[in-house]
Amino acid sequence: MANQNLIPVIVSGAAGKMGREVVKAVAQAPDMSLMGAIDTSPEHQGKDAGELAGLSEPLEVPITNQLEPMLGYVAGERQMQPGVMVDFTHPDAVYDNVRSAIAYGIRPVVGTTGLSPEQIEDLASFADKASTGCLLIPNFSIGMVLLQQAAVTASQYFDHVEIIELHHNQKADAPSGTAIQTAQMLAEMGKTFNSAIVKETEKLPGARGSVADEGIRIHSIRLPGLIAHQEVIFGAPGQIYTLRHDTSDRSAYMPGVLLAIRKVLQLKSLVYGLEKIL
Ligand SMILES: NC(=O)C1=CN([C@@H]2O[C@H](COP(=O)(O)OP(=O)(O)OC[C@H]3O[C@@H](n4cnc5c(N)ncnc54)[C@H](OP(=O)(O)O)[C@@H]3O)[C@@H](O)[C@H]2O)C=CC1
Ligand SMILES: O=C(O)C1=N[C@H](C(=O)O)C[C@H](O)C1
Repeated sequence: MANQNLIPVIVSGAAGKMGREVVKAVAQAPDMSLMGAIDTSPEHQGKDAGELAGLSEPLEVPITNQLEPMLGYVAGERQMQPGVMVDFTHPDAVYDNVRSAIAYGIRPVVGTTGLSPEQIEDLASFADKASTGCLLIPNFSIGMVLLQQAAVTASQYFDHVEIIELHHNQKADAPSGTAIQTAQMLAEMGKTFNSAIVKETEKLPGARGSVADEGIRIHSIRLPGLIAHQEVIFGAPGQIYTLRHDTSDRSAYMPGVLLAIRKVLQLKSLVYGLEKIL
């Protein structure tokens, strides 16, 4: 029987690396109920989401690729709190998934990166019109929020900065959503970084990385053996200041994901970044 104190949660991308962690975290959260586990991968259809996530007992929630019927089912569940969809899928899929969720009044909590600025703007206006909360969080780890805060502070004193992000080689998008967000935060300080003092020639295209807002350079490394890592390196005559964050296990993201599921219910529009809900 439905429990009106529980938050009904749909996990989209439930068979993926992040989706499995989220299934486990939601199943163990006392105030949440896993209602649906969506994934398009053919080999996982019909499998129990809990068993796939490594839980000892089945959750009796099968993996299915039927997002819209699931959104409709949860939207119609009047005995519970409003529903939340957590999305960890693919840059090509996330925009449509979020539009669909908002159309059903289901609040999206989005970890998937790779949305374009235009897509984010469009989703913000769609959420606004529907008065529906939506959270876009490029990085759910508290350590990254602290790194970004330290980087913003340092950027007041340093005029030269480059970002290196390092990820596993199954990652679809580059640069990472976190690196883009970090560069945006530094760019908002209102100055131009990295004024060139010589004319540079790239003998191999891309050797100097990509140039984000206000001259900030981002370099992307992809290797098996990595999970998710980022360095922000500031330079000035005679000194280097390096900030680094390393993720060694995807469980690092789960406190942030659970917080976002709870917080999104209090919102009426789209909010971007974990730091805004801490
Ligand atoms: N915000 C954050 O803190 C973090 C964000 N991420 C981001 O999350 C996303 C997922 O990462 P990760 O778990 O490593 O990726 P995975 O490839 O391991 O998992 C994604 C899963 O989603 C499935 N999928 C693809 N399209 C759809 C769709 N339309 N509907 C439902 N399921 C779909 C995939 O199936 P198939 O394999 O068959 O395509 C796969 O099973 C990435 O964008 C990544 O950058 C990752 C870590 C932390
Ligand atoms: O793909 C990943 O793994 C990650 N993606 C996010 C990003 O693009 O910033 C967050 C974290 O870096 C892990």
